[in-house]
Amino acid sequence: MAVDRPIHVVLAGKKEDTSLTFEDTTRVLRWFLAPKSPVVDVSYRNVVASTFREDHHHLEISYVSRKAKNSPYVINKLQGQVKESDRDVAGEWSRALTERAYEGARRNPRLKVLVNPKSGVGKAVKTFTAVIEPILRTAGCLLDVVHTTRSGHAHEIASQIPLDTYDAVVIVSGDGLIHEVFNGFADHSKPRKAFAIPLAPIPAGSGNALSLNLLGLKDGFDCVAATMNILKGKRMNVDLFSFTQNGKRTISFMTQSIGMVANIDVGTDHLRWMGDARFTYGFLRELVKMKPCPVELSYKADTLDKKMMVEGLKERRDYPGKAKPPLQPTEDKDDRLPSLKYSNHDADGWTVHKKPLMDYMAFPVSLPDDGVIDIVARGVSARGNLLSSTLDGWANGQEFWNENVTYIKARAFRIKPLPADTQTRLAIDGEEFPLEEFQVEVIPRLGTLLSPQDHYAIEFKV
Ligand SMILES: Nc1ncnc2c1ncn2[C@@H]1O[C@H](COP(=O)(O)OP(=O)(O)OP(=O)(O)O)[C@@H](O)[C@H]1O
Repeated sequence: MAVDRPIHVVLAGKKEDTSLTFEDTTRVLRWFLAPKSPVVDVSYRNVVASTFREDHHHLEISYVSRKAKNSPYVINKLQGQVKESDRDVAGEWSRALTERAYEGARRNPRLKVLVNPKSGVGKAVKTFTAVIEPILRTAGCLLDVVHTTRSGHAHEIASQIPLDTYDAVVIVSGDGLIHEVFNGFADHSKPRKAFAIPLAPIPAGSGNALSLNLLGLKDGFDCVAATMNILKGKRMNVDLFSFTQNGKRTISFMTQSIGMVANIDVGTDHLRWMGDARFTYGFLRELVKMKPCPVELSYKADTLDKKMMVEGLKERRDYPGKAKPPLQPTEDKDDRLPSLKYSNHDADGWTVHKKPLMDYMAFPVSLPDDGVIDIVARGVSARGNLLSSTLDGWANGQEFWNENVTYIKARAFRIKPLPADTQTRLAIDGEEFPLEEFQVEVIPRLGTLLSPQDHYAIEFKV
């Protein structure tokens, strides 16, 4: 086919022509700028758009790339005049490149974009306008942009979002706005249909845990990488959590934490001007205090066997396509959320965690859709142990096997504060809640995210 052959273009500012080739085996577009200069390979995945203007014979290819191995992504343009001999196939060639670039992804998606001007250090609007919006517009996205004006605004928008209108909701903020949107979906007149709209985070907050989990440590704070996930990411169903306190149900998507972890997070909210550095400061402050966490944890265990957990994780890594199907829409005409399985008084099959806790955290990082909550309960330990285990212990697997750390996969858990301390905090998805008795259970695969792969990117070594 004509489009499979190289196409010759005189790039802007050059005299010699450059040949552009599809390398389908490695899935890259390849060219070199001068006869002796090194070849440039751009993965199809990193191509944003390709257009050929028939009237001016002008080809323009937008793509993202890194300047150096560890630098963030930036957008680039390759443009020039197509040589006369190739002009009759250039339009077809450009369309063929676009098809390769968007294989399996939806073209021209309709996006509801929520930008929080107050998130993080207050740069969300500027980042959106200067970096994200130009890429989305170049890619042909249809944008409906709202700047949130107050706390609760995103919740309100999500609770009334028209169905079958948007292909995704993009959140230019931190985890707080994602929490609001999921809870808005829960208050929608057709909640399950609302939850089927995928969310895509752009990391513009100070707590960007979801973005880190989707894009990994290298790209988790990179707004361009997150924008490419909007364009190329696939739908991924994820477990969500019902957090019930005083009879009120809240949806949690990421973490529920008490003790040191929560104090670091919500206890440094007044320091948001520091950006990420506030978490390091918070950690060091907690290390000085070293206070145990006065709560009783009980859980409905699925497994506590660390070896079995590792087996499950490996199976998923080895068979990446094994994602479970989405939660089926209910037969209910009113499309309700599933009702709670466990009451507050249910004691059958529940285990009480006996050891005193330093802190406690639940997070679904290992598998997004296994229908269980991952709980990490850290016992009280010496300050030195805590320092080394927390700083790099999770990255190298040491913390997982640490005997002082109980790792539980549970269907539900319950926390009862013990009368003692008033300083311990409770954080749900990074938002502060009163430290009063609560219970959490899993709602399997209710949420939908856009993701570059069908699992979270951050993997602990085990
Ligand atoms: N215009 C606004 N003015 C004030 N608050 C707002 C506005 N828009 C949204 N919010 C609130 O800002 C809060 C913080 O947003 P978000 O968590 O996304 O950013 P963040 O910088 O990561 O904050 P945090 O670290 O506390 O999670 C949200 O709970 C949201 O309700």
